Amino acid sequence: MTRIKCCGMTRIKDALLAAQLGADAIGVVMTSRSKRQVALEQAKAIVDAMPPFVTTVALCMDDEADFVRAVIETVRPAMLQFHGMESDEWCAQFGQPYLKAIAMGEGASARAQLRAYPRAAGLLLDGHGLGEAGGTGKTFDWSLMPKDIRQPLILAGGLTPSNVQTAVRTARPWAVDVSSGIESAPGIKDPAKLRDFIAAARAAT
Ligand SMILES: O=C(O)c1ccccc1NCC(=O)[C@H](O)[C@H](O)COP(=O)(O)O
Repeated sequence: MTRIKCCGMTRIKDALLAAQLGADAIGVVMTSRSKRQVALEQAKAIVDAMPPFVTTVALCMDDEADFVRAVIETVRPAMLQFHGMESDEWCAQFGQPYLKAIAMGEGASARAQLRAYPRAAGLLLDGHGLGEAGGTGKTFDWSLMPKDIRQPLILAGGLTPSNVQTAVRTARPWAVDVSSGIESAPGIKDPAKLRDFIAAARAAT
């Protein structure tokens, strides 16, 4: 069964719908590099609204350590996710479980990066290029999904209700992550797309 993370939540009602439809995890984007950035108190409200067994993830990207500490203290997410050029040691300093995004897009040195985060709880392989923000809607060649990495791999980048089943069949990920593919505008989730995405990802074999 493919697990599902719905990212870029800015509204409680969208995150609650994702949870009701069966999402395993939701993400809130904390970094100012994002058009989906939520303030600390709004992120806390979204995280606090989640029922048990839905994993809450807070995303940062090359942010100051003090900012990440403020996210941990105020938002209290179950996990962190780092999207920038942070090292394994830097990500691990907070003593929290974390996911590391790996840029699989053009120009990205993905093979080396995949082995550079031994302390990450999972690796999120995304379609954007090295140094670029996430949430771009860009896919990558799913046949490049590695088979020899010990950590759970999360497939991200340009997934939609229409392509998620092919993506799962090709890449065989631990989980899928979606943001723009379930939106009507940045940070505004579309209920029909959300429903269709979760149903399609659940049915993928
Ligand atoms: O979503 C953002 O705006 C964002 C900005 C900066 C760093 C990370 C960001 N999002 C990360 C995610 O986890 C997205 O869900 C992932 O990149 C997939 O996005 P999409 O291609 O839109 O499905």
